[in-house]
Amino acid sequence: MSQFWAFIGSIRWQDLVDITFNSYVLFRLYVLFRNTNAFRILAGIASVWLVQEMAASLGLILTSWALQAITAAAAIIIIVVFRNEIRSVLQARNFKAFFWGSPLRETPTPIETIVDTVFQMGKKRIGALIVIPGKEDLRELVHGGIPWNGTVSPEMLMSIFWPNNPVHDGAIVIQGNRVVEVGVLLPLSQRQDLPTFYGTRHRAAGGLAERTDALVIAVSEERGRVTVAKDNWIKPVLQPEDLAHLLQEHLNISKDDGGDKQRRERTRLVVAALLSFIVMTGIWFGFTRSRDTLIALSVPIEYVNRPFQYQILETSVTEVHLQLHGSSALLKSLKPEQVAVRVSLAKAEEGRNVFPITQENIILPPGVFLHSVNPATVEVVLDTPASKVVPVQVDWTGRLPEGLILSEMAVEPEKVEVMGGKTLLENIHTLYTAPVRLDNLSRSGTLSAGIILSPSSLKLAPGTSDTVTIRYIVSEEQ
Ligand SMILES: Nc1ncnc2c1ncn2[C@@H]1O[C@H](COP(=O)(O)OP(=O)(O)OP(=O)(O)O)[C@@H](O)[C@H]1O
Repeated sequence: MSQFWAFIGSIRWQDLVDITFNSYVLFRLYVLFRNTNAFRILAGIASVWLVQEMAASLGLILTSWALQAITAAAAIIIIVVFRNEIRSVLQARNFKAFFWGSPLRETPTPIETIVDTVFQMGKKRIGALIVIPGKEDLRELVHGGIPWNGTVSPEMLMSIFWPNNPVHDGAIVIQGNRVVEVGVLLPLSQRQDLPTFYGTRHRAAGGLAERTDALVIAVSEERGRVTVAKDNWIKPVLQPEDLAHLLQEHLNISKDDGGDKQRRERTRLVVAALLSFIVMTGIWFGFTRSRDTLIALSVPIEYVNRPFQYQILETSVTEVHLQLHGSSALLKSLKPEQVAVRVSLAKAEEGRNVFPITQENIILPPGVFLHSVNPATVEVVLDTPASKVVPVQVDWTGRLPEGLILSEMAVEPEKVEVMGGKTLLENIHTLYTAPVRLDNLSRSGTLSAGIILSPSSLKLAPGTSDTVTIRYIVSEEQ
């Protein structure tokens, strides 16, 4: 029991925010994508992934390997195959509907109004073409539409298709209870078997229905007949009830739905919200509470807040070795750039400074903890930048061949300007060249040798060559 309370006590407020936020995101994705094919396939992929994890934990090498490959390929396939569906879900909503909109509040298409008006238009010989989209995006197939944002009403529909109205040509698109576009051009059907009395209006209805899951109603101006096109069929509809039935089927509504549907819908959403919470809590546990693991990592030390008048002359180490612990799932996904060791030089003084490296200097992602750090301190030598002109001396080694002496020697340039920390430069009086062997010299001549800068924090002034020319005269011993 005490273990349970200890566990409850170890949950931080950040963890609760984490789980709640991600559960909400998952729930919103469900709300946006449910009823689409993409969602069904996604649910399928999630199940395959779950089985794959189980297979892996049971040690079924071949099964888990094959399922892993299927999951990876399926993720790409879903994006490519359902790109239109995904795009229409994402584009058809404004910011609020995306994050907040309740599907219970989505206004249904007023079937009765549409049916009555369409048959009235038929009687009055007003030609019309009405598109009621399904789940697919129509954008790539329809063109030239004018955005419209009117609530569907008999008057609105009648006036759009009124022969003298500038937008009466073309089709309208009804989404929910709104006319969203007018004057839309639809692709024409290329079928040869359509009755000859079908003109372009009916061919346009059939053309869009063939290519998408939309339902299209055409009202003939000449005959006053109402025709419906859906999938690969196009047929006249004589009775308003038949049209109402076709629309209900298309919009997935059953006649006696009403309040019952709302209730079912609400239950479905509550279950989805609960499931999202359970799934996210499960994933959170998997991530944060799986086997505690220890890893070692070498991380370079970053020095921050250096007082501008100082430069770093020397540091005892450039990186520290960290041992970190946390859940194996978290450590597996840990990237080196998520870990940093920072030492602040804000309070450092000129000369040698020793800084302890503690928890406060080490930046770790949430859920990863410090076990140990080595070394536990770092020494930093700071100095003020300065420059000094010093002579260069040749570092002769070995001996001249028997009977020869070095009678004259000159170094060019004789002096160079060297830059470095002020205190360091106080102890530098001469710079030496790299060793030059005497054994090889038998006659007078010139040679060049590099200047040795030690310690390495010393630098030559800009424009100064890092080699000198040595002129020497070798003569015989008298
Ligand atoms: N590709 C199209 N997309 C949308 N609307 C179209 C398209 N082609 C024609 N129309 C509409 O159909 C009207 C012309 O209908 P047309 O008489 O050619 O066809 P119909 O099938 O014989 O119809 P009706 O029986 O009403 O005469 C155009 O004025 C226009 O409003």
